[in-house]
Order: sequence, then structure tokens, then C-alpha cells
Amino acid sequence: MKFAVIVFPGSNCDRDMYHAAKDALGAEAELVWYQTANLEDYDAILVPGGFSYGDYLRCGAIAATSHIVTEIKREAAKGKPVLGVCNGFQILLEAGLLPGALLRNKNLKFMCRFEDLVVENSKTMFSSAYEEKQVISLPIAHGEGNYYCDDATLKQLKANNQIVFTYANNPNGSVEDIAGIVNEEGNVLGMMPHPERAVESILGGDDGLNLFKSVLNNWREAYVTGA
Ligand SMILES: NC(=O)CC[C@H](N)C(=O)O
Repeated sequence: MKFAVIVFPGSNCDRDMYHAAKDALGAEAELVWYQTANLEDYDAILVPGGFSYGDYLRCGAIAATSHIVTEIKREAAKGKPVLGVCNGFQILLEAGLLPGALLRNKNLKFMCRFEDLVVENSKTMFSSAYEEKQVISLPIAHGEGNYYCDDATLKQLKANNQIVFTYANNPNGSVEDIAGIVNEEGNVLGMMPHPERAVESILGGDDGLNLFKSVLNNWREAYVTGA
């Protein structure tokens, strides 16, 4: 299985994401510059965190207009897994691949620390290696992680079981403690906490590794063992 790690000007979690997929998970992974023509050769797409285009306009807004995002949409429509973390989540929201928006943190401060999360849905291709309601600890590092959506969207998210992770102790004011959601089809996940920063104990924890394992296991089941 081959992962693409998309690199925008201003991405800063791309190496961590690459390390998680390549070294911690043991899969194939490549850093893919945002001007690359297409993503057909890859089985999964990782959109890492950082400060694409310096967070100008709104976090993720400028990156969302780039050609590579059109390609991400094309591959997502084929059912390929797409994971956006932090600024990656912001980009996917700005691109309309996921519903809602991310606002400034309630306390208007950039926050960088470990937070406990609850796995609300362990049936997705990103979370199947976790137990339902498992509490995991992942780092957050954001200034705009306050997830917002209107009531109709929230109702839909709940009805379709699209809320994958919530915060045990809401750090940023997110609606219903939401930390990560999937699209209706279940193959696009956006989350503010950083699983790639917690893939081995030397990093302070390895609770993020099961997310990458879930993607790999589901891909194997679909394309290798199930073939
Ligand atoms: N770590 C990140 O991806 C940060 C995202 C964005 N720049 C923010 O501060 O909210």
C-alpha cells in the first residue's frame, strides 16, 4: 500500500506524517509536492498539518484552491482513504470535502499539549483498530480548532455516525466536543489532533498508530486478502 503525503508551502507536519506511514507503520510512503499532476499512483492520501500559505485569509483557504485538491477530490470520489490532520482538516473543510468550519479556539490562544479523545465510531476505515468508546491520548497543536457546524449539519453527522473522535475535555470550544469527522461515504477523515505525532513511545505515546493500522488493514482486506 502506498501513501501520498501532500506538501504545501508552509506544511510542517509532513515529515512526521511520512515517518508515521513509512517507519512506524511500515508501508510505502512518498512526500508529494502540491504541484504534482495527479495522485493516481497512490492508495491513500495524507494531508498533513502546518501553516499552508502562512494561514493567510483563513487557515487552509488558499491551499484548498490548488490543483492538487482537485486531484484529491478525484481520488476521494473513487473511495480512496483521505486523511486530513489539523491544517489538513482545515484544507478539507475549505475544499468542501467535509462539512462545517474551524474557528479560532475559544480562548483565542494557540494550544499545544496532549488531550484525551474518545473513539465514538470504531467502524470506519480509520478507526477499526480501536475499541468503541476507547479513550486515547493524542497531541493537539492549533490556533483554529474550534469545530463549528449548523444544527442541520450536526443532526446529519449524528444520524450518519460521522463523528469519529470527541475530546474528553473540550479544549477549544468545538460543537459537541467534536475532534474528528468523516464524510458520509466514510473515506475522508478530518481531525484536529495529531495521530502522526504519537506513533511510538519515544514521542510520548503511540495511541495514534492504530489509526494508520486501521487504514492499512482495511486496504489489505479490500485489495489483498479479499481479492
Ligand atoms: N498544526 C497545525 O496544523 C496548525 C493548523 C493551523 N495553522 C492552526 O493554527 O490552527
